[in-house]
Amino acid sequence: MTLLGRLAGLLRPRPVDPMADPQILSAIGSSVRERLLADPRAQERGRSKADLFLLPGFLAPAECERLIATIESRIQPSKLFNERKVPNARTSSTHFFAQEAPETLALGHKIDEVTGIARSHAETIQGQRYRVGEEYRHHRDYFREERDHWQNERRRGGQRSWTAMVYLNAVEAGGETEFPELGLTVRPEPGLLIAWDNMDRSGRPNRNTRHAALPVISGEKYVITQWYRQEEWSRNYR
Ligand SMILES: O=C(O)CCC(=O)C(=O)O
Ligand SMILES: [Fe+2]
Repeated sequence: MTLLGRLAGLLRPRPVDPMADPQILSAIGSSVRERLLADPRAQERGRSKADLFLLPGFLAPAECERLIATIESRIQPSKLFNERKVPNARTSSTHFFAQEAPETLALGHKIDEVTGIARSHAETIQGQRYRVGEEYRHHRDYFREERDHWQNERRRGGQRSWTAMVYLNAVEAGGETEFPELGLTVRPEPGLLIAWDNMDRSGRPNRNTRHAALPVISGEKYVITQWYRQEEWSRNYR
């Protein structure tokens, strides 16, 4: 797009895209928040700037070990939606869990019990491995409607609402997840779940959810990530 075209686009009020509908996203946000507030395991850490919770001991150590073995069984360099714009933003490796495998279904079900969101809204669960020096630089998990990839993602379930992530091991040094706007740095520990709403209370992208996986300094780091969509997720474009 030309610079002038882009400027004109910025000045024109953007119609609400039904695949990023603030009303629906706000309703998802509050139902998950209510559920977490009622969960005795959940600790609120968003400081009124975001809805973010920690659930220590969500997975048992043995479950974490099993998931690490699965991640190791088939792993490839991580890819980003906008790889050409930010080369090397993410330098980890990724495992895509086999969706119909009993282990994956059990894990998905367990995460859904925390969020209360239907499995049909969940993307494929991913496992990430970071080795020494590997990281995922500051970013936000939601999609920006002005980016090219939105035209694909809006046809695969639309905007991302909540992110749930589980740390599978302790890292000798480094590898924390940092949320600068929330003054929060989370140190990986086996079985710790973190969940946050990428939208604000009005159902619009919450800039305060900016976060990074800091570089691993010593050891390795394994996490699983689960993103939920506003609508039902589909691997193929609709
Ligand atoms: O690994 C982490 O600590 C964060 C990962 C992350 O931000 C992501 O996968 O979107
Ligand atoms: Fe992220």
